[in-house]
Amino acid sequence: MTADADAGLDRALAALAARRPLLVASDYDGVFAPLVDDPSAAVPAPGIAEALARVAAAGGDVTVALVSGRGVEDLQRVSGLTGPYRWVGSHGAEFGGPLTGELAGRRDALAEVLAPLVAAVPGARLEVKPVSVAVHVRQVADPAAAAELLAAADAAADPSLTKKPGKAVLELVLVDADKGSAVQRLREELGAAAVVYLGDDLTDEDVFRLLGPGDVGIKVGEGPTAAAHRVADPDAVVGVLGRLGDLLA
Ligand SMILES: O=P(O)(O)OC[C@H]1O[C@H](O[C@H]2O[C@H](CO)[C@@H](O)[C@H](O)[C@H]2O)[C@H](O)[C@@H](O)[C@@H]1O
Repeated sequence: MTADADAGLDRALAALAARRPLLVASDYDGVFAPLVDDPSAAVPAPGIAEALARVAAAGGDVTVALVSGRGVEDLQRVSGLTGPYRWVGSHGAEFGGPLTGELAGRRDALAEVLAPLVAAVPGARLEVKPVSVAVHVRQVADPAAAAELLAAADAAADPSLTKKPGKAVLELVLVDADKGSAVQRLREELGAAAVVYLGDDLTDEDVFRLLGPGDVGIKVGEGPTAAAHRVADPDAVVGVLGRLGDLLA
């Protein structure tokens, strides 16, 4: 972290770094990778891969986990990150390995309903994921058209679906999973004495709300949050991971 970084965050990280087992978990898009128009082009900011590897190298009782709304396969391919990490995808629905294909039929039927709505709005994009379909409006130039499309997608969704609004996206998920439950599950599985979590979006608030004293929640970017700390962007995240790596070394 730079000299002008949040002194409270530095103190919190120093206290957390002494505790074991330790879980270091993070969201991907907007945290490790700057947000870009094309989801398949969201690569980590320079320095993320090295800083993350150094944190993971601290030892067996320090676990690094990526907790993403993306499917795990997509996350691994797009990020290019490799290492002894736990991979949690699809907002927690993919926890211990790939999902079976049994929900694929329902997902594809949902994508078929949404496809014509998306095709009618220039710049809109449909993303079909393991157990969800996402309607992206980041490249829709007209804000009113973007809002109308998201409302139409919302209205077209079966009430049994879980709706996850995010940054310029509405995701319709076939299973009831959230990142908060996934991080709790990891915490219990590892017997973690403390958790640090970094996130930038609404879905990350499910994690921040469940953190306790001694844990460290770090919101990346602007917007309301339950996290106790905040940094500006993925470049600042490199600094946070670097500082944690120093403290753990
Ligand atoms: O939980 P995350 O790892 O943050 O994933 C959340 C969603 O990220 C992706 O969409 C977001 O990032 C895109 C690339 O920067 C951006 O174009 C889009 O506007 C953002 O919403 C991803 O495409 C989704 O599947 C994830 O759920």
